[in-house]
Amino acid sequence: MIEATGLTKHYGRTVAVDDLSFTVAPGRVTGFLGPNGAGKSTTMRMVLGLDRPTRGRVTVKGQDYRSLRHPLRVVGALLDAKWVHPNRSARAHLRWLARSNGIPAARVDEVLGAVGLGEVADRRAGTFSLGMSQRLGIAGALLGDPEVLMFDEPVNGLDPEGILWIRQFMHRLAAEGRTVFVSSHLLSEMSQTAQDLVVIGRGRLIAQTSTERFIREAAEDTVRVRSPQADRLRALLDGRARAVDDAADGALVVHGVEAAAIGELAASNDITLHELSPQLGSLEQAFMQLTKESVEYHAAE
Ligand SMILES: Nc1ncnc2c1ncn2[C@@H]1O[C@H](COP(=O)(O)OP(=O)(O)OP(=O)(O)O)[C@@H](O)[C@H]1O
Repeated sequence: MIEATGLTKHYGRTVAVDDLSFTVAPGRVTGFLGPNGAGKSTTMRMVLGLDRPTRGRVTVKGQDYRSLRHPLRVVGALLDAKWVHPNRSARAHLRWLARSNGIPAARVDEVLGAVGLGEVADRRAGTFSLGMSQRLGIAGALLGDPEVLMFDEPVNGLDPEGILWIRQFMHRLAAEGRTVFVSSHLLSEMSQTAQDLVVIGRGRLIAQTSTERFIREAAEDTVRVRSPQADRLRALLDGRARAVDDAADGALVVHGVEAAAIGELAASNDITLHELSPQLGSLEQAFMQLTKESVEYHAAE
């Protein structure tokens, strides 16, 4: 469990995090979303005691990070996959981390196996691809078998296979009862990875809810229609639909009329339909809708 209460961070006159309160529950993957500069990394650094809050506090399992005797055993984090010394092997790097936290060396091979790096354990970390570096970072986070895990943009720059691996790995960690808190810009990826969301903009909380509810409440459902008589259909829909947009492939995207009603309207006017498909709102739409103000504010600065 991670708990932030009134968490605030000022850098000079910049308010990076502003009176932020949220909780991250165990047994679930919680996504941490926000536009660029929203304060996600700053918040994560405060959870790890790398930055001091100007006001408020954040605790991990009820304790300040700085008061933990063996922090790696309570919370594991991947903030920057490239901070490993390039001349050290993966195994040497993890042994060094383990030693500094009183973790038995035998655990190193366990975590290397868990992330699929067993066979390259003795290769210099500097030769690793980004995907391998991310896996090594995750191995480091797992060393102390912590209950709480935090990942800052773990899938940035990864290929689809790497992204899928990370998604499945996070689900597994949550299924083991751990608290998994993960920030990302990749919204469609996040909608498949996270069960819960903490959404921030300009350092403030915008929403804390389940991913499913966030999309349902903030994004609008639409209907895609393709017809060889699209112009006639559009004329009939004008006045009934809230809006009718054009998709790039020539389909109409209808807002505010159910698919069944569009089908009946077409049938009673002898209009042929080649496609009639309800589109569920996406996390992208919901996110854009809810963070619009904070992005506009930034653009105007
Ligand atoms: N060490 C620092 N000194 C001064 N300002 C900082 C510092 N770290 C962050 N900021 C500012 O605080 C705000 C929040 O930054 P932060 O990196 O936490 O956002 P973010 O949501 O992680 O952004 P991104 O998604 O772009 O990584 C930004 O305006 C940033 O410029």
